[in-house]
Amino acid sequence: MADLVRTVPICKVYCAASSSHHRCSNYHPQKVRFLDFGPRKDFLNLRTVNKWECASRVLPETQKANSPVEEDDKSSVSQGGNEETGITRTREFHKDLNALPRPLSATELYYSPSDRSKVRIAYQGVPGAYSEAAALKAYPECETVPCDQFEDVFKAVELWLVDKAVLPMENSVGGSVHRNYDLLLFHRLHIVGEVQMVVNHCLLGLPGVRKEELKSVLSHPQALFQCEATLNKFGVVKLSTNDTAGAAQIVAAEGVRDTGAIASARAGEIYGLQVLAENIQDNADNITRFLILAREPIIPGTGRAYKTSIVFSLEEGPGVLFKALAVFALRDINLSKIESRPQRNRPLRIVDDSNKGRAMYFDYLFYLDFEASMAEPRAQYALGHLQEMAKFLRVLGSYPMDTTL
Ligand SMILES: O=C(O)C(=O)C[C@]1(C(=O)O)C=C[C@@H](O)C=C1
Repeated sequence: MADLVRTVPICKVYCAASSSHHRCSNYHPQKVRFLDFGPRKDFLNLRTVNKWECASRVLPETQKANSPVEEDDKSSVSQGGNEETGITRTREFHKDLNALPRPLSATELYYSPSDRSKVRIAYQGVPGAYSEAAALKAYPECETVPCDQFEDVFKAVELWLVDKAVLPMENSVGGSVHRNYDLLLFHRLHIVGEVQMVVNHCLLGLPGVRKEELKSVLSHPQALFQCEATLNKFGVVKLSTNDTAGAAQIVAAEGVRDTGAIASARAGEIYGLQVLAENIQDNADNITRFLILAREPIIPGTGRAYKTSIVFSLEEGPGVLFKALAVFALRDINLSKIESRPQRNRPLRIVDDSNKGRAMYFDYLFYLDFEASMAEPRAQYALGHLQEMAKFLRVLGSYPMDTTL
């Protein structure tokens, strides 16, 4: 059974008519075209995945039936170019990929871990993704565990397969990653840290390719958005993928000479791509903020700068948000972020007033970050005060601020 070979499902690449949307999940279906590059056979061999998931692991029957792929079948390697180096490099790359960890998907999260000597941190994407770099910034000695989807990252922690998760929450150009705000509420994990990181994007291509030859560029929607002006100058078609490193992986695996990827220099190294241009983001200061999540909260202190993140909802009425925010202003507590998200379980509030007609409002959840530790009395009083007017209030975590930028 250990020899079982598994196929990653057909790789779908989204062709976005507009790159102003931030995440795949935010894409309007009509604006998205699916391109099919054929089956990916990159992270294939179960023997080569992380130590802990291997030994007794057996794929469910349904998965086996759906994935009858032989290890040596290289027919999926598209020979899109001519006899140039790209193709050879792509084949070498296939060999190397077997040595990389394969992303976990939801159905595979139920296998139990064994040997655990290091802090294990789950992230969405494949090796070389910025989220992996963020995990390594926070925990340089950690073992990083790639996951298919954001939801899988949460589940990996909840199921004790990993110790922590790292998730991108917002970018200085692209704004908030709404999906992760929603998932913070649906799952019961605690924020235990934050990581701010300058994201320097590289344009990557097959070895020997010149950037003038590129007709299209693959990347994560956020990365495409962050490089929009530069890409418009190049006049390339923008195609979106699940993560930046995944884009590099596809370009290398498919061997398409006229398609580039936007990803980190490290992703270029991992997948054997050449850096055609560096720092191609439109704003030099392109910063992404990540959060670290764990099953248990940390006990906050006061010896350094702390942030606390909360989520709350309010009754309808004039000035309610103003009053809610005043509880912090009154205590001289600085707010660093506010985000509102619709309440999915009760999206509309209907006010029936025969004189004024029937008004309908969206009902919102407010996510707020403030600069104080829950160990400080002023933060405790502020939350006590907020609780008096909030319909719902939850502390998502009180954690040290990343002041390293
Ligand atoms: O695709 C990656 O490499 C990621 O880690 C995701 C992500 C994001 O979701 O914002 C992280 C940082 C960059 O802003 C671009 C993409």
